[in-house]
Amino acid sequence: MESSILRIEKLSHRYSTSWAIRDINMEIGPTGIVGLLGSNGAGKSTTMNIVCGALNQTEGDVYINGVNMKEDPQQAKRDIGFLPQQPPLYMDLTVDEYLRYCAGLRHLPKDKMKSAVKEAKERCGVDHFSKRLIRNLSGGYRQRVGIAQAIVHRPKLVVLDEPTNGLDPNQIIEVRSLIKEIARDRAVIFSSHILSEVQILCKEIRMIENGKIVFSDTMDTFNNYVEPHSVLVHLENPPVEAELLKINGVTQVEFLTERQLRIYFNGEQDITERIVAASVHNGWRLREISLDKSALDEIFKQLSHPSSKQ
Ligand SMILES: Nc1ncnc2c1ncn2[C@@H]1O[C@H](COP(=O)(O)OP(=O)(O)OP(=O)(O)O)[C@@H](O)[C@H]1O
Repeated sequence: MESSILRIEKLSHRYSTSWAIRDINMEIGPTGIVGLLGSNGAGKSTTMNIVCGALNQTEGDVYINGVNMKEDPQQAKRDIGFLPQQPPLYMDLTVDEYLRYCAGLRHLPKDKMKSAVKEAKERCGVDHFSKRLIRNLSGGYRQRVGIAQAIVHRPKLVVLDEPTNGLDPNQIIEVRSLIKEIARDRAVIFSSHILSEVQILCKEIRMIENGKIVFSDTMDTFNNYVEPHSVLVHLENPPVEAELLKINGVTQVEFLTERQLRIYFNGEQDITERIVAASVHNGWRLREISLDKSALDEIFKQLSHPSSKQ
């Protein structure tokens, strides 16, 4: 990949006796959000801690903007912003004090500090809380401050470890749109164990399971790969199962309630149209029909099963 901001080569890490990650290769481009998806304990945090220079790997190499993290960590870290799973916030500092402190840690020159802190606050929507103690901010705003410290030195790569964890649904939506905004002019790695979250946000996906990459491609390819094979249907006047099985392509019918059904099909594209047509023709009174997204989680499970490792 030309002008990649991050290149990981044969990265492995062992904690005392067991390997947490094994032979990870990864390359990501200069802008947009890459989702790092994996269940708890898959190895996401280990990978991200090494990428950000917070943990020394057992084997392999990490290059940030072409600079090897092991050989020149100071230079490599200039281009990285990191929000770990536990945001490194100081509760007794105000937002301004904290961000100035973080900018100092990043060796920002004094004359640039004020404008850098202001820009980070504005981009993260915390400008109006400049003088407030972090302790007195809501979880969503604390997370915004966490993201602000990750971008204060204008890094080319920002790594966010489960940044929406523990937030309420409104806060999640707000933090998501903030992440989208900051990814317009830099690369963002976004880790999560929730497939739908990665699907909403990311243009690319790297799936890690048991310490190995099991899927690595664009989100579109992933979605095509895991195309749903069932639809959820609400019929006010449902027929017996045998009638539904007569529809071309339908392989199985599952009654979830009296009127709600899951209909499995064999990959035919126009199954929805055929169900709608059959419903109109037979008077089944169709109320709702949608592709069954929960089936994606099923395929996610299959992909992450050890036997499907690449
Ligand atoms: N400090 C440590 N010492 C020993 N084992 C560890 C340590 N940190 C993580 N591990 C183990 O390494 C493996 C990978 O953990 P890691 O935290 O990287 O996964 P994760 O995908 O980030 O999971 P989570 O979402 O739960 O943080 C797990 O089996 C974990 O138990």
